Amino acid sequence: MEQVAVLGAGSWGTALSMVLADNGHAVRLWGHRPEQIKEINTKRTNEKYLPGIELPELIVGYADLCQALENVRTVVLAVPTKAIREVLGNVRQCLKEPITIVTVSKGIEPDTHKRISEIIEEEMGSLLQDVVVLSGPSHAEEVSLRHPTTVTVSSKNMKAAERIQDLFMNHQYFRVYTNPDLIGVEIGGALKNIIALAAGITDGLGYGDNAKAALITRGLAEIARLGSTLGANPLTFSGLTGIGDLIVTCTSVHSRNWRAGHLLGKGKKLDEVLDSMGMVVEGVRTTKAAYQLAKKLGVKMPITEVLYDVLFNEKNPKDAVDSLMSRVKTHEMEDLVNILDKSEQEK
Ligand SMILES: NC(=O)C1=CN([C@@H]2O[C@H](COP(=O)(O)OP(=O)(O)OC[C@H]3O[C@@H](n4cnc5c(N)ncnc54)[C@H](OP(=O)(O)O)[C@@H]3O)[C@@H](O)[C@H]2O)C=CC1
Ligand SMILES: O=C(CO)COP(=O)(O)O
Repeated sequence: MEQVAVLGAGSWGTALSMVLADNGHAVRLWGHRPEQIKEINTKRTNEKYLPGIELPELIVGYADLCQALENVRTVVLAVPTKAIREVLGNVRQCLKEPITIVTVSKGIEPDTHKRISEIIEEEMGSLLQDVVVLSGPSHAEEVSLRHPTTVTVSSKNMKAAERIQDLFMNHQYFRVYTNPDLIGVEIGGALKNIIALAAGITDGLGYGDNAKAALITRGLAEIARLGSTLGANPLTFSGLTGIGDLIVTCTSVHSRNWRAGHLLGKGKKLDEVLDSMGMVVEGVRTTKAAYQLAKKLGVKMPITEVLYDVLFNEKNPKDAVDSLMSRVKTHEMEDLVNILDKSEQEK
């Protein structure tokens, strides 16, 4: 059994700590709010993030980052993407030996367009042993109830990914797969939040299941288009970290991205929506990053583009849907057709 540090005492960090504790590992759950850490250690609850859930004894809360990291070789990083560089800057100050970081956050950084594993490599330098990504359709609320859940781990070093697969695998309720396509796994997990915001918007506007099915399938097409341009294996998007995570995030009331979109569809302004959530809505930041990246690479991402206008240019959500519907007609498999046309011409 291993001593593992989990950084970030929000919904996902706490739920994953429970999985590790159920597997017999001693978990040091670090959070930056001392009163919350006190609650974890004295009441065995984290009421703001997982109301009504009792935390196993093997989870111990830490308010001191260096203490939490002492003699630990595996660190789960579970803070919102915008906090990652700051937290890693502090982690570096505590370490003497390199560590393996398991990243569970979903996003791409605006302006640099870096994936989370790339940010971690950049920030940690020689203090990084390996970085492993854990992603998939997994709401913290359901994991904390020990409901059956499947996720995927990926890494440049698949031996490290397999070690993390073993660490988290729980044969009762948490099944962990491996996939060597690091880019595809990270891009699918990040970009599905954009589509979940859009699905919330169409639900908020009062549209039905047809609109949602359209968003999920056409959303998957544009995620795969950007992902494969970045070097991902297109097949990854038909797996847990692609269509799997799209389904769970676009159709569940647990999703903060769906909920934020729903409020936008009902006519609320972005600022008031984000203020009312009390938890991270990663899709907003990722929409900006994906929009910039698609423009830079010349990749067509119509849903991302109209969502960008809703979020950052005050486009009316109903007009956004109308503009998607009124685009020029095209072939459903246009990317495939273009590839086939090109190879015909080359013969
Ligand atoms: N929730 C879920 O079901 C899943 C979430 N994820 C991903 O996991 C990541 C974390 O999400 P989640 O746990 O849900 O988010 P939450 O909003 O539930 O929690 C975020 C936690 O991070 C803390 N935090 C924020 N900024 C800092 C900082 N600068 N330093 C230290 N701690 C900080 C927050 O503290 P405070 O309380 O002070 O705000 C809070 O404890 C996201 O990228 C998300 O996409 C992935 C899969 C499932
Ligand atoms: O990533 C998630 C489920 O797989 C959680 O989604 P939200 O951040 O939208 O709640």
